[in-house]
Amino acid sequence: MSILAGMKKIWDKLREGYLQEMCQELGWIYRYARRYRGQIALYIALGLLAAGLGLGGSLLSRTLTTAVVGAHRAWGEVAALAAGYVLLGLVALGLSALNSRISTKVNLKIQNEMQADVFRRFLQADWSALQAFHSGDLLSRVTGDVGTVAGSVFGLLPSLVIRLFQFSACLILILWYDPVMALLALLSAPVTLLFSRALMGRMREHQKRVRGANAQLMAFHEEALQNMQAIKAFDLTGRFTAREGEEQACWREASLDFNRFSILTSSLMSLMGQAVSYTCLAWGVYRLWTGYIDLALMVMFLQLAGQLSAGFSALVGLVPGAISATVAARRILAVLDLPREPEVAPTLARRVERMAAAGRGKGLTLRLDRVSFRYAPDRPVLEEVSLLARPGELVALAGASGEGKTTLLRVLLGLIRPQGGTAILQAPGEEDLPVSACTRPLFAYVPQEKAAFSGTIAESLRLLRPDADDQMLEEALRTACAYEFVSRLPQGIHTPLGEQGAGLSEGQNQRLSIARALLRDAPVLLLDEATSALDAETEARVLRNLLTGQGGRTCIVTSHRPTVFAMADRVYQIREGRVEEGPC
Ligand SMILES: Nc1ncnc2c1ncn2[C@@H]1O[C@H](COP(=O)(O)OP(=O)(O)OP(=O)(O)O)[C@@H](O)[C@H]1O
Repeated sequence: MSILAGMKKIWDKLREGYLQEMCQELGWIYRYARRYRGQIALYIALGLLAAGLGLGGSLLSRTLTTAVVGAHRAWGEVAALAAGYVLLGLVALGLSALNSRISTKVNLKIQNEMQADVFRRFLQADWSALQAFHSGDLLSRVTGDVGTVAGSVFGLLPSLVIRLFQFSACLILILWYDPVMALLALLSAPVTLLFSRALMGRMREHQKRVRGANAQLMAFHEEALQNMQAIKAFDLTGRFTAREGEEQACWREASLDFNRFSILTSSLMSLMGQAVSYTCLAWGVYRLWTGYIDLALMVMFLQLAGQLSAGFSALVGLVPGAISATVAARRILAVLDLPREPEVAPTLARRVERMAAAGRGKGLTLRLDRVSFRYAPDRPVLEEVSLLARPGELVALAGASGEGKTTLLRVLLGLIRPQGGTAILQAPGEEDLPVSACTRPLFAYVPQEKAAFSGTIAESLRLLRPDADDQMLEEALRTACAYEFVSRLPQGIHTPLGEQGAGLSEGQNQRLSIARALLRDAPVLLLDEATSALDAETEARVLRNLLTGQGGRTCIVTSHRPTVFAMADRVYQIREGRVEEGPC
């Protein structure tokens, strides 16, 4: 076997498993850095220059020592050399400051770009796939992990180039003056390589654990802040304080385990660096003692040995950074690899537009034929469900809690894909259009849970129709029976709302959500228990307005209230996955 083939085999072996993963992750990180190759090249060039100045300083130290201890001492020359020595140090300092500025600027840009890509992918990801993640965990990925990865762009490859140059240039200089000393300095390399593979694997596991525990802590905090009212109402302050302590202990333990491991490995590596440095020093002293080198060369060796050891430590120090960045990159990639919702093909977009035009002011026919859906293979939720909603009709979905009403609306919105059956939209003169994520523009939806965004009432309403004028907002508010209370607010539609609609009652928030949905002017309106917080009289008024107000539409509502069923053209009762038409 040739040497090349042997080396390739060793390389392939090294790249197996997590090293292969790390290569992929590093490749992904550097795809972001490519755009900034100019700045990165400048950073490397300045870094190399600073390292070169450091070496120049070592050479100068020899000349300076000779000038001081030599036979013909010239103070003028000594002062000039000393000034040159100080100047080199100052220039190196300036270069390092410049590099810090360049790397911070580029890091921030890369962080923004990465964050925007990850956030965009959250928005484009398949809804069911995204459900597997806690929102706190997603938050930790888009903030903490992205920050770590972006910060590593300069900390890895460019630093590796600079440190390798510093280390090898130092070694070459020593080799030039004393090959034995260079050989001694290299003694640690095979031991380091041998150790590094095993250590890196364990370090990666530690990093995964720390990041996982951190994400869990963030998820806990996020959930607690979202539910502050319930925590206080149920007097759970003590319980939540204790749970926070448990989560923190988990994170602290993972961090301390990692820290112990890091200290152990870095001490081992530093010990190796020190051993190299002392061996070189001992060798130098021996050479000085035996008269092979003079004091000036010894001073230079001391400087070079110091730089060599610093270079070695810096090279070794890149490993934890690389592991931390690649583990964070893996966590981000897990989100980026989530299945995406299908893109809307231009022909389909045109069909949806035509369907929207056909249904405007009238509504569309919605026909479900033997639709089946299950979240988990062994738990059917909808079984061969068939239903019909015609333009201008109010269709009610009834059923006990947990029977599948919201699930049915998710099918209509294309958030989940049924495993069987068909759901189609129809309009006279238009080809039947199967319901999917692409047909969402044909629906306006008011969810069961609060979906309020902070900003003023007007801003919140205009989310679905940015070009709506105040008159249109007023009309939508009147239809949703919200105008009365909004007009009584001191700032009217310009009243700012707090987080999750704070400042308004549950029923007021529901009416604002309905008004917002109306502004979308979609032919089909889906209300998921959207009037549950209203009194029966206001609920009836809202529903009547929806049916008789300007812009006819198809309305599908889920409810538990007989008053709603009494107003509906048709009621479908969901029971044990099956749907029956008729009175409840
Ligand atoms: N994201 C999900 N993943 C897995 N199972 C789910 C999910 N959402 C709902 N389910 C399950 O599907 C079933 C139907 O839930 P769904 O929310 O559709 O009921 P519902 O009739 O709207 O209930 P309610 O009247 O209480 O709002 C329930 O058994 C529920 O546990």
